[in-house]
Amino acid sequence: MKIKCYECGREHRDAAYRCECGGLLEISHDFVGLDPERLKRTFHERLSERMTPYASGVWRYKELIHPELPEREIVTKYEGNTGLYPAEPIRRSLGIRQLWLKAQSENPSGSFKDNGMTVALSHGRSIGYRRFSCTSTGNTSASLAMYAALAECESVVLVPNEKVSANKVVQTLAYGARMIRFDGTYDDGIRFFEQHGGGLDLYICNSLNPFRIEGQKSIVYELAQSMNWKLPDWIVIPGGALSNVTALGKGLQDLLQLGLIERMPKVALVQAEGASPFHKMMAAAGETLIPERSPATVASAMNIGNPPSWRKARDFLRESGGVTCTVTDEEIIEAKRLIDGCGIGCEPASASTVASLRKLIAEGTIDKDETVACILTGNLLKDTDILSMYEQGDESSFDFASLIGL
Ligand SMILES: Cc1ncc(COP(=O)(O)O)c(C=O)c1O
Ligand SMILES: N[C@@H](CCOP(=O)(O)O)C(=O)O
Repeated sequence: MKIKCYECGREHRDAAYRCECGGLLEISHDFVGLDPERLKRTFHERLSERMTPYASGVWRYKELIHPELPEREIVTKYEGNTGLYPAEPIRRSLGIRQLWLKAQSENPSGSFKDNGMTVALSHGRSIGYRRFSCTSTGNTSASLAMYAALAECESVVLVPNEKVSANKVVQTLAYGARMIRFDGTYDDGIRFFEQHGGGLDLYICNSLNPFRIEGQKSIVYELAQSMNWKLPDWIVIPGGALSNVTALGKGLQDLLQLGLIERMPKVALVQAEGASPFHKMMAAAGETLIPERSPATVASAMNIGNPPSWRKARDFLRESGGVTCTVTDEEIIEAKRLIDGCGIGCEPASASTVASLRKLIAEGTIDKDETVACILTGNLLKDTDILSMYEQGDESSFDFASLIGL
C-alpha cells in the first residue's frame, strides 16, 4: 500500500493534508495475488463474525482497504452492515424494472461518514495522533466525535453558525466534541485547515484524508456482495464535497480490477440546484471547477460550493461514462416524503437521489428497463426541521373516525 499524490504521483510517507503541489493524496494498493473466488469466500465467512473487527461492514474488506493496519489498532462500532431495500411504491410510480435503496443511514452515527471515519481515525491513532479534527455541516463532525470518544481521544470540530441541522450539532456535542462555530460555510472551514492545519498537531478527518475514501469504498463492496456480485445498471449518489462519488468510483475500479464484478455500472451524481458547481462544470465539459461563493440548499449536508474532491470525481465520471444532474429543493422534499412514507426514511441530501430519477428517466438517460440502486446517506432523524415543511393537516377539523376510514 502506498500514499501518492493524485496530481503529481509523488509518494508520501504519511497522510499529510495535501501534497506540496496542492494535489489531494490517494491510497494505491497492490492487489497482485488476490484471488476473487477466495476473497468472496472470505467476505462471506466474515458475515458470521461477532464482536471482532471483521464483524464490521467496513473491516470485512480489510484486505482492500488498509491491509497493513494491525487488528489491535482498529476502532470500530461494527459500522456498515446496512440494509438494502426494494422501494416498491416508488419503483411502481416511476415504472422502472427494479429499484433498491441502500440505507447508509443505518450506520451507528446515522450517516455514511462512519464507513470512512472508522478507517481515518484508526489510522490516525495508529500513527500516534490523539486529537482529531474536521470542519462539517454536521454528519462528519458527529461521526468523528463518536469514534474519537470510543477511542478515548479528543475531537475538535468547526461547524458553521448557520444552515446546519440542530440535531447534528447536538449529536456532535453529546459525543463530547469541542465545537467551534463560525460565520461561513464548510468551504471556509476547509480553507482554514489549508492555511493553518499543518501547525496544529491535529489529525484532519475531512474527506481530503485518503483513508476516509478507502473506508467509504466499502459501501459499494457491501452493495455488490449483497447482490451476489452483480451490481445494478445504475448507482445514484448525492454530491456535496464529492467524497461519496470518489469512493464509489475507486471501489468500483477495485471490484472490476479484482474480477469481483464483470462490468462497471453507470453512476449518476446528483447535486442540489443551489449548490451545484460540479454539475455546472461537467455540463459545460469544463476542466476546472468554479466555486460557488454562496451555496444555498435545503439539503444542508450538500451546502458546499467548493468540493475538495472534484478532480477525482471528474476523472472517474468521465472515464466511466457517468452523468451528473441537479434537483430543486422542492423536488428533494417531495422525494423525501416518498422515502419516509415507504418506512425507510432519510435526510434531505439522500432524497436527492430518488428526486433525480424522474428527470433521468424522462430525458432518456435511464431506461425503464434498467435496474437502479440509490444510496441513502443520512438518517431521517438527522434533520427534523425540514419535517415542518411537509403539508400539515387541518387540526381545526380533526375527525379521527373519518381519518382512519370508519
Ligand atoms: C447525508 C449526506 N448526504 C450526502 C452528502 C454529500 O456527500 P459528499 O460530500 O461526499 O459528496 C453529505 C455530505 O458529505 C451528507 O452528509
Ligand atoms: N456533509 C458533510 C460535508 C462534507 O464533509 P467531508 O467529510 O466530505 O469533508 C458533513 O457532514 O460535514
